[in-house]
Amino acid sequence: MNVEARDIGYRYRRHPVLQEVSFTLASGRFHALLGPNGAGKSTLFGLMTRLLALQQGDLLLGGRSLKRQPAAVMRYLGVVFQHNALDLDLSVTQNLRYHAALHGLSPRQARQRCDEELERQQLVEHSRTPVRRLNGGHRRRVEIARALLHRPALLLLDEPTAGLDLDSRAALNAHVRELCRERGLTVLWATHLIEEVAPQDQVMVLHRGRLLAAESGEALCRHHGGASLTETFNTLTREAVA
Ligand SMILES: Nc1ncnc2c1ncn2[C@@H]1O[C@H](COP(=O)(O)OP(=O)(O)OP(=O)(O)O)[C@@H](O)[C@H]1O
Repeated sequence: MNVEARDIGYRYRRHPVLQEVSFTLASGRFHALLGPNGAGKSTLFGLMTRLLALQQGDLLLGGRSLKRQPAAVMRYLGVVFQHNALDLDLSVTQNLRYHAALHGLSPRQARQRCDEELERQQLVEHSRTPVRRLNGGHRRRVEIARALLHRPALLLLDEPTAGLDLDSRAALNAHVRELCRERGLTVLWATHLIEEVAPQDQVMVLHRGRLLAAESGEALCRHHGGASLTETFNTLTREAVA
C-alpha cells in the first residue's frame, strides 16, 4: 500500500517543529527516517498515529486521508513506539490477546493470530513468560508481534533499538527487513544511528523539522558526493545549519 505525506507542518505553541514535510513510501519497502536528536521524528510519528492532531497537511494511506477518514487509516497502521508500551506483569500471550481484543478480533481469530505471530517472531518458548522477565530484544519482538496482529500494511518503528546492545540491534534490524521482504510490509524505521541504514534503503533525512532528502542511500551519496552515508549525512546537516 502506498503512503503519501503531504506538506505536513506542526508547531508546539509557536515553535515550528515540522515544516513542509512531504514524502512517499513505496509499498513493501524498508524506509529509514534518519535525523539527529530533536529533528522531529517522534513528532512526525505522533502525527501519523494520531497521538498529535494534524495542524497542517495530510497523510494518505492507499488514497485514504488521515484527516478525513482517520479510523480507516488507523486500521492499516501498526506502530512500535520509542518507549516500551507492554504490560510488564502480563505474559507475552496476555499482552497480545489484550491488544487483539482492542482491535475487535474474535477470541478464535485472536488465538490463531497470536500463535502465528509468536511463531514468526520466534517467541513461542516465551509465550507464558511475564514480559518483565524478557530481555530488551525479546520485548521489542513482542511489540512487533503486537503491532502486526491486525495485519497492518504500514509498520512504524520509532528508534526501536534504543537501549539494546549492538548484537540485539543488528538482529532486530535484520528481523524487520525480513518481515518487510516476506510479507510485503511497508516499513518506516526512525533512527539517529546511520549504521542501521543500508545503502539500498530509501532514506529520508530529517533535520530541524525539514526533510532534506528522500532517496536511496546510494543515490544520496552520489548526489552529494559523499564517500559514505555518514559523510553525506554530516555534509547535508552541516549545510542545513549554515
Ligand atoms: N511536548 C513538547 N513541547 C514542546 N516542544 C517539544 C515537545 N516535544 C518535542 N518538542 C520539541 O520538538 C522538537 C522535535 O522533537 P522530537 O522528539 O519530535 O524529535 P526526535 O527527532 O524524535 O528526537 P529524539 O531522537 O531525541 O527522540 C525538539 O526541539 C523538541 O524539543
